Amino acid sequence: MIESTKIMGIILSFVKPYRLMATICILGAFFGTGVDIVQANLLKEVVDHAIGGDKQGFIAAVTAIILVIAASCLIRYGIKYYSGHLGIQILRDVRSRLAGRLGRLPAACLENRHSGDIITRMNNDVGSISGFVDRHITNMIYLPLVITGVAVYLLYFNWKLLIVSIILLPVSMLASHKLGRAVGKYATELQESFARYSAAVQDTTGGIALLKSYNMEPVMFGKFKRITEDILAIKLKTDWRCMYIAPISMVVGVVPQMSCILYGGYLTVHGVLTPGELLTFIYLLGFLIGPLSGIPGLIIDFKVTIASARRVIELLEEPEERQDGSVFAPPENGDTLVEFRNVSFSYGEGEPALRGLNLTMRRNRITALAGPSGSGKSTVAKLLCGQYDGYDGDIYIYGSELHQWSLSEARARISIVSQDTYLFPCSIYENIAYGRRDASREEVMQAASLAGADEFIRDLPQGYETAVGERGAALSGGQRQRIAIARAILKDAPIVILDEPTSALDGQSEALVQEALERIVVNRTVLIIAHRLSTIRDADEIVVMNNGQLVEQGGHEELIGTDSLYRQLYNNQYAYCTEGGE
Ligand SMILES: Nc1ncnc2c1ncn2[C@@H]1O[C@H](COP(=O)(O)OP(=O)(O)OP(=O)(O)O)[C@@H](O)[C@H]1O
Repeated sequence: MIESTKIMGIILSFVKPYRLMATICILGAFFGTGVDIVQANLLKEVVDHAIGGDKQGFIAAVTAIILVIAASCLIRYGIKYYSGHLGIQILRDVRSRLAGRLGRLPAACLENRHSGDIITRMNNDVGSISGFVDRHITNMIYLPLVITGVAVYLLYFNWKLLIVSIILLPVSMLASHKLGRAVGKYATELQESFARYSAAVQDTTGGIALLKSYNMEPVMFGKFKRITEDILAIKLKTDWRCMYIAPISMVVGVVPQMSCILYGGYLTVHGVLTPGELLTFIYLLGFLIGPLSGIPGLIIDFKVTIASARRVIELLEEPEERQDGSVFAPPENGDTLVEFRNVSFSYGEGEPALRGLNLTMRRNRITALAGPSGSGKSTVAKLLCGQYDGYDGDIYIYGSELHQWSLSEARARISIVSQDTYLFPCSIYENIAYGRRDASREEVMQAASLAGADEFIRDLPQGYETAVGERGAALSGGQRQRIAIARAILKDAPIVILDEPTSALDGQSEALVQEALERIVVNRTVLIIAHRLSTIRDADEIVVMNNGQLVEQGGHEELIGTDSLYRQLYNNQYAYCTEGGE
């Protein structure tokens, strides 16, 4: 777990770029404290001149006090103005650092977290820090200075009266600290429950059709109920502790005033203090007690914020994807563009997904990967795209090992069209244009045309400006795939990975998408991940994988003519199709 001091250090590192603003706030707080003390002393003058019947002295003291109050207002306004700005700038920086970091996290890191958790961290947790900064950034600078300044002055003024006045403070502070610790723990649990809640909302909205078809609504409702019950229980535990804040604040606020009046009155009667001095003392004690009585609440708020900041910082501290590396040109001689040499890889503690895999992709040829489910086909594509780093062996692109490549440059040379196409919730035009940011409108339309998508797009009421909805929900599966193919055509990368984009489509859509795919593979080096073997009969080379290893290799006719795993898989699928599977 990240230490609270480290968290504070990180929060302060966000303040560093705004040193000037922070210095103005601190200086303002410093002068503000001085002005408050001067004001209290003038009050003493006013009272003592009034009691002594010194009219001129009285008027001078009142005039001075009005000027000092004006100066105090001005200083407070300045502190609030600059600290408010400081808070907003810090928030903006935390948010943009998080957003930037999200884009640079390895896919593996995001795959292992529910998106609901990330959304909660970016919304609720950043919001919680923002609330704290809004409410307390001025106080964090101003209050410690006021408390110290006034306490030192009162000690000098009459140390006995000060000690009698604040004798109970340490007890209530200790109680607040203990309460704050418990509340901080519950704050983490609460944010985690909110993350589970967001995840459940996402699962429900994303999988609503599936939930309905399996009559799973009651199960989902039960899950929501459990999470909301958890939230309620944690809230109750937190509130139960927060209830003690009011009496503690009262002890901190009222008892010192009473003690001061009683003991101060005694000292005044015995001539140790003048009435003006007692009034000044009581007035200044207010500056000490006011902030102190807010401290129990501040401690609780601080603990809650630290819990949120810890979750935000956890995300900020996730190791980024590497940004180094070079770009390499395709080899002039030889026709091997991609090569896996003795590559082994495990996702985690479990069994390896690849075991010493050797694979060669030749220039402008189609290589197909076949094999039983779970044999490691998609893992090959993920490693080639640099989604995972910790593999053994070597992956060469254009003759240079992937670790030497700049990841973004390597990815720029690879287009991928997969079964579960992701479309962004924007227009069709924008979705295709993601393929190449500098593409002209004509190029976007030409890509759509080559992908066999232009016709259906023009038939839509808003044509290319049609919004596709979340994950392309407003389009059919075949339409989504053709937009994804248009995007890949526009990217015009020399290496193309097709993670069998037709496997989830019906016959008619499949024919249209297949036609589009035939255009994308021309003059490109292609890797097809085959789930249905009928689609790879024409591949130049078929690599059969089993249990993460290459077990067979050759053309379709060659493999089908021997007693191979390929023939077994092919026959199984063929039997399934002819016996009524399709
Ligand atoms: N993100 C992941 N985390 C942990 N294990 C994974 C992950 N992705 C895949 N695996 C495991 O790695 C192995 C290979 O999976 P992979 O997806 O590469 O197989 P595949 O041949 O493409 O399967 P299919 O044909 O069913 O898509 C499987 O045992 C799978 O459970």
